[in-house]
Amino acid sequence: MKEEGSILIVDDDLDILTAGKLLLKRRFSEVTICNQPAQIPELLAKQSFDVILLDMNFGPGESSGKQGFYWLKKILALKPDSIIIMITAHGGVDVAVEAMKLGATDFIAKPWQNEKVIATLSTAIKLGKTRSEAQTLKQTNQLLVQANNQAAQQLMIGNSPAFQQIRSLIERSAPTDANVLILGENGTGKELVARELHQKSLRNEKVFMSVDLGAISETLFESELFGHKKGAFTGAHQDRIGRLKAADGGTLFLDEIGNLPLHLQAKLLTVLEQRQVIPVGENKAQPFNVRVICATNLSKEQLLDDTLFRQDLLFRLNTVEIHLPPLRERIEDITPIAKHFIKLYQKKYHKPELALSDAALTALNQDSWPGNIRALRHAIERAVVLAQTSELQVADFQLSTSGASVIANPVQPSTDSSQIPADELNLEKIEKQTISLALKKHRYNISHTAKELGLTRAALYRRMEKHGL
Ligand SMILES: Nc1ncnc2c1ncn2[C@@H]1O[C@H](COP(=O)(O)OP(=O)(O)OP(=O)(O)O)[C@@H](O)[C@H]1O
Repeated sequence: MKEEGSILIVDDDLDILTAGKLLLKRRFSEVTICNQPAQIPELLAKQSFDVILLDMNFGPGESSGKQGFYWLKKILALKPDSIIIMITAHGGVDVAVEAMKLGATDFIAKPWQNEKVIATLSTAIKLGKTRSEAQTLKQTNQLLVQANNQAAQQLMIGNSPAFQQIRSLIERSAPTDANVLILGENGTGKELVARELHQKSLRNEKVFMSVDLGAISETLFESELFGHKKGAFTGAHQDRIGRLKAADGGTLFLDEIGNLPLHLQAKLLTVLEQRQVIPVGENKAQPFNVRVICATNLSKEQLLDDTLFRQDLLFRLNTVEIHLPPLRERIEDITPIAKHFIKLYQKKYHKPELALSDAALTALNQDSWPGNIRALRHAIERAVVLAQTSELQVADFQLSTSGASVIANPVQPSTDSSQIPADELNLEKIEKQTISLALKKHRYNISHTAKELGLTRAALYRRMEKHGL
């Protein structure tokens, strides 16, 4: 069967062209011949060739290779990705080497051996296909990164003095490559701020790679972050690129950095200092270039406790620190955020124009929002979905009126099953109650709550969304 591939042979010797065409036609799907190099530009404009076989010398007595060099450069200027194989006279190896320095892929010496020509062309066609696949993958990757960055882009709402300061910090630090540490309770918008920093940075065409350190098991930490080689451990069925390397050129967002055990903090510090990773099972280091943004819900006091967090790592990460205050400390932001989400969900659920009653607005402003903006968002979504009139009322929101006391005195849930009322055996309700109690117990710390409930953070978020918590 013929191999798929279009070949152009350029030579002034008609015998060579005829012999070449006869030989190659039997093995490759398309062969074009040309004895006038001046026709090359026209041919290239009409058709694309997988491989071009180009003679070094045109005209009787020519042996300097000058014309070959001229046409080699010309073809590469017209089609930079061309795969060109030079045809050289016997003993013209020096000239051929020179041609390869200028961009030729390989050379064939005359008189040629048929099998060798076919093997060389076959390899060259494969090389061309791999190159164009790599090019397509690169372009697809770029488009995906852009699409992903755009899809994840959300409006950052807020006008309180505290939030204005945050915006100003973002504006000033985003275009620099400085490492940023974002501190704040769960749901205060740490990831949103990290994405905003990326969007406003010089790396915004590249990937924003988020790694939830609260969700990566200790055993998988190195393989996830640094990558691994096939066979490095049971289950490593193929080479895998680590997230640090995958984020090359872009931004690496390390979420829940405070959950990383001390010995893994040491490993992370080493790779961030050296700016290179050694994949598991590999012995060669791979350099990477990322801007690091971290987030944690630990307080500054906790971070300064060296039994919890390595101080040398902290200093590497907190060139700029952004503190996101809890929503209860920037009450001015509640109304604009609530109105923003009402509009957003009204559209999403095809609801008619919805307003907030004065009483509902007051209640939203008075709630302590222990789950912060995420909880406000869920409360609004639920209210919009269930709305029966054009004005949302207090009852439409499931507000934790005891929110303030929850923060001061976290509820200690009992594991005693007798706490569940005997008439309350609806699994859905029990699940909601349990999650709600666990959230309160852990002061809305998602990682700790998820751990206690035996769920992943993502699974907990899904359930919180389902129950409007
Ligand atoms: N300023 C804001 N304007 C509008 N929406 C916001 C704002 N801040 C946060 N949100 C929304 O609140 C939700 C939680 O935000 P985000 O995930 O960034 O919080 P987080 O602090 O990273 O949470 P966690 O600590 O649980 O990971 C998201 O849906 C986000 O869009």
